[in-house]
Amino acid sequence: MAWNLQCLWRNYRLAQKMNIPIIVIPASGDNPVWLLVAKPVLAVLRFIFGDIDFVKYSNPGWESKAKYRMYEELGEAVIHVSPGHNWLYICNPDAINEVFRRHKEFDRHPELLAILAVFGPNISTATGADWQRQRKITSAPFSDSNNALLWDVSRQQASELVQHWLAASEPIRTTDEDTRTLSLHVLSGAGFGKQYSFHKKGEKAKAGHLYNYRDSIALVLENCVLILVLGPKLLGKLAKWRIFGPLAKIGQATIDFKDHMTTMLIEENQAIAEGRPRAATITNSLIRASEESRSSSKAGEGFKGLTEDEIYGNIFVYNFAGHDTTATTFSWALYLLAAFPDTQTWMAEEIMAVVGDRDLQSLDFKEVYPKLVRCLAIFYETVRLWNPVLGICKSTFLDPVDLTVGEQTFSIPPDTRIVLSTNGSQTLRRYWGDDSLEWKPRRWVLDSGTNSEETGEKGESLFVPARGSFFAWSDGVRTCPGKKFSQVEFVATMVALFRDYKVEVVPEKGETSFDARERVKRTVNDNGMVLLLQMRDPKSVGLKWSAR
Ligand code: HEM
Repeated sequence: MAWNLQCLWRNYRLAQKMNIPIIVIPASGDNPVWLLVAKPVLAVLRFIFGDIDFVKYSNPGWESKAKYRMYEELGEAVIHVSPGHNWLYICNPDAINEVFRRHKEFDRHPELLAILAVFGPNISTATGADWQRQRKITSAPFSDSNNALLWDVSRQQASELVQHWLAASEPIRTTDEDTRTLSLHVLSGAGFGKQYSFHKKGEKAKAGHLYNYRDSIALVLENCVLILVLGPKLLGKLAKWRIFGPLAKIGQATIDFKDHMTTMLIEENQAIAEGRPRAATITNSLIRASEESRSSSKAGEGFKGLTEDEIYGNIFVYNFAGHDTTATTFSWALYLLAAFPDTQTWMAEEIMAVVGDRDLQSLDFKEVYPKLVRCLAIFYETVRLWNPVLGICKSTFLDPVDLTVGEQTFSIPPDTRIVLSTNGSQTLRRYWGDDSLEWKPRRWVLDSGTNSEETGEKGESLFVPARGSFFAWSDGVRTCPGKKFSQVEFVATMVALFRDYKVEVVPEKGETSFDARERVKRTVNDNGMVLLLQMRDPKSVGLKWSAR
């Protein structure tokens, strides 16, 4: 206790020197013990003191509720002082650009995501030259040439999903789970060369395994927090003991997942040795690119490929980073579209104009994708207001670093965590207007006022916001390598769902349709932090799909 107070005082003194608004909080946001006990402790503190800053800004996930408010009230740079670290929150687009630009001075601190190294070091846990090497190799598969396959897999998965929903006799309360299945299958199919139908009829588990690739990665991702905390080694040991019930199953899934990765590695290495061409999946590309960089690097040049552990680590982290982010954003978007039927119709009009009655299977990705501006606007507007990643974390390291925010320049002490606030910047009223907190996808669409003479399609394009006022996929060198992947997946899904079908909210007993839609708006705004931001109670909303 005395030690904590001493650290708090030391951090407070450091923050004071920066001469910017200070908020004292009881624990650092990256303290795992705090994450476990925050809820009950804050309930007691709130009961005693009310919703004072000390309580309000300690609540994990507070950013998504506060949006621009803390910054408009106090200023566009605010420091949160805790006994662990000091956290400098920035919500000034120019300063944010500066931080992205000076990426050597402001990098992600390896401590922040070290926990993600469960299956091996990877792009998320690396910094400096190590990160550069991994980034170069792992982002290669995200080229445009793979997007046609991605488009097709997404369309196929979404078509199966909507048939599943149409067949339901009860209101659908599993939208969040179903979008997770969709996102998992798209990632497995387009990214890892493993195709599954929505109804999970995949290959049987191989001898000696309990789970096939799909089921093992699904269990690993669903139980990520546990695996990250306990580690796959300990869980793997529990797998032998049935008395550990679900823990034993999760342990077995981690063993099976690692085995599947090893099999992929062996198969790909064999194909390379025999000169056989293979599909450009993420895994295959990782292994090939790694092999090529390794063999082409000259003596004394340093290692250019990926180690075996880094291959495992990256297969896991690309699954991790690409799964929940996409799945949760998709479910927010679907609930919102159900609550805003006019926006749904607006998007469906575009899909009809671009796709018409054509068979969805025969669509040419390159021809249709760039024209589906409204579909993409729905995605942008959803991640503007609901981003599963709460902010972009950077850090200073051994030296103090100067930064200018607005009119003020200050020196940031060493080892200070810096959060570039997506929630704040993406709702700042001077950039986004007085309706910045409202979900209005139309704000993203610019109308040239002309319709194409040839096709009659509308001449619409996507609004490009001021740099630093929108960075839902981050920006600068560490920008999300899966940005286009998620966008293509989203647009293909919208086409397959909304060309022929529509979704509505099912009112509960005694509720009007209007009340039901208002309830959905409250549900999408009631979010909490697990590893990422997600809705607390999506199952309270029933949806119904029918023909358009
Ligand atoms: C709605 C969809 C998505 C959103 C909003 C999103 C957002 C982000 C953000 C904000 C970051 C930076 C995190 C940070 O610096 O702390 C990031 C990084 C990353 N994302 Fe995404 N992402 C999405 C989908 C995907 C997909 C589909 C993949 C892969 C298939 C992916 C792979 C990654 C990876 C590997 C990183 C780490 C990059 C690095 O450190 O260099 N993401 N993403």
